[in-house]
Formats: sequence, structure tokens, C-alpha cells
Amino acid sequence: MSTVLDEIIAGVREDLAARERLVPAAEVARAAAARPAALDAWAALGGGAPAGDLRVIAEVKRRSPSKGALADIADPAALAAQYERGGASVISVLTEQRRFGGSIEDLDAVRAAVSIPVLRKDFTVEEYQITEARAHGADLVLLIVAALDDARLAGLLALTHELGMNALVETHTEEEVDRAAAAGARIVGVNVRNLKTLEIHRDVFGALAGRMPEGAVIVGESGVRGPDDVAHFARHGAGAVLVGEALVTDGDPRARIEEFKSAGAAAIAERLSAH
Ligand SMILES: O=C(O)c1ccccc1NCC(=O)[C@H](O)[C@H](O)COP(=O)(O)O
Repeated sequence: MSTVLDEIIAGVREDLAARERLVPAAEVARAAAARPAALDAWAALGGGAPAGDLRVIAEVKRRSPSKGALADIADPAALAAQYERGGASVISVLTEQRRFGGSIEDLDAVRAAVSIPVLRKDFTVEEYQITEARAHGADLVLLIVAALDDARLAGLLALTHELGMNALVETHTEEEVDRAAAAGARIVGVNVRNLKTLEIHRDVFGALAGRMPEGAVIVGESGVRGPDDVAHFARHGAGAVLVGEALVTDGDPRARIEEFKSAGAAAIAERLSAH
């Protein structure tokens, strides 16, 4: 039986084939090469720095399979600029159109509006999407372990690094964390939303935190609705959280990000003082 993730990816593949017909891979590669170097998202997310701050990846998300319509977001650039002013470390732009209402034009608009790293949040299955992300100014791409076999995961991660970018390698189970580590992931996300059933179980994060590769930035993804959720991730070892719904549905996303950062920093301080 096909899952939500399978259905999303089937649509992504169709859309991808259409884009490839319009803009051939060689042309995308030329555009990627002409871009200024990618920003260092690993460092922006606290990679290599002593634990202390909690970083926020703030997402531009119009709708979702689990919740339907969330926010119109007529001006994604203005929203991203607010996120940056609130202290976000990275902006995530969902570019999948069918289920999330995003586009590559959203990525262009956000890239032009902020000076912090930008994540192209797509369901990446082919090299073309990574080169295309770089051609449109992304610094970071999403690789969902559940959607890729080992060879594909390693190949896509290698291309990401060759292009000077980072990847947020997303996991949900112990086996996926081990596969992410074996592939050489430096930024590992734990999505507490099961992409096959759409259920959110916050405890998944704590169960996986101990298996993370040494030195990786650990990102808690999904289900952040308030400061307690951020504190939960931070207490269990997250250096960053990825937040969509809570920011796009809030009238004051700047204030929310500030609140999340201070809840995260307090929980990290508590964790460090307990050791
Ligand atoms: O959000 C969904 O319903 C969804 C369904 C299927 C695949 C992916 C999905 N979301 C992508 C994400 O990872 C989230 O947008 C991201 O983690 C932020 O989540 P939230 O803060 O809960 O909006």
C-alpha cells in the first residue's frame, strides 16, 4: 500500500520531469556554477561551536498534507525577512507545489531578501534537484533517508558537498540514523512527524538522540507549537529546531522566534549544568 510520502514523491517526480524538459541539466549546472559560493549552514546552525544557543530554522509553509491550508503567504520574502530579524539562523522554503503550495520562485524571492543560509525543502530524489537548488541560491538541501536507498543517499550527499552546500539529512528511526551516519551526514534532523502516517510523536526525538554521529548538528523537526516543545528538543540534545506551522500562523513570528530561542537556551543551560 502506498504511503503519503510515496504519493508526494510520485508527484515530485512528474513535476521534475517537466522542469527538466524546460531547463536541461547542463543549463542548470551552468547557472549553479555562476552563483556566489554557498553560505555555511553548518556553522550557522552551531556546528563546531560549544553548546549554548538554540538555533531556529524558520519555514515558509503555506499548506501541508496533515493540516491543509495554513497561511496564504503572498510575500514570502517579507516573511523571511521577519524571520531573519527575529533571530532565525536558516530559512527553510518548501518548494513542493502540489501538497505544500511552494515553488522555486519562493526560493528566489527568499534568497534575494535575506543574508542567512536558505534551505530548499523539497523531496529530493534526483541530482537535478540539488543542482537546481544551488542555481537558485540555496545553501542547504533536504535529504529524507526514508525516501532514499543507501547508494542514492551517499551519491546525493556527495553532490551536495561538491557544490559547496550542506544537507539536512532527515531521520525518524534508529535504522535511519545509522544510515545517515554511515553516509557521512553532518546535519541530522529527527522529524517527529512520521511521513508515512503523519502522526507526531515528540518522544521519538529523545529515543534517537543518543545514536547521533559525533560532531553532527542535531535538528528537532516538526510539532513545535510552543516554548515547551522547543525545550523538550533542547533538553534531549538538539542544537536547532525546524518550525513551520507555529510561525506561519502567528501574527508575530519575530516574537515567537525570540521566545523559542530563549526557551531553547534555558533548556540547554539546564542540560549542561546537570552534567
Ligand atoms: O507537514 C506535513 O504535513 C508533512 C507531511 C508529509 C511530509 C512532510 C510534511 N512536512 C514537512 C516538514 O518536515 C515540516 O514542514 C517541518 O518539519 C515543520 O513542521 P511543523 O512545524 O509541524 O509545521
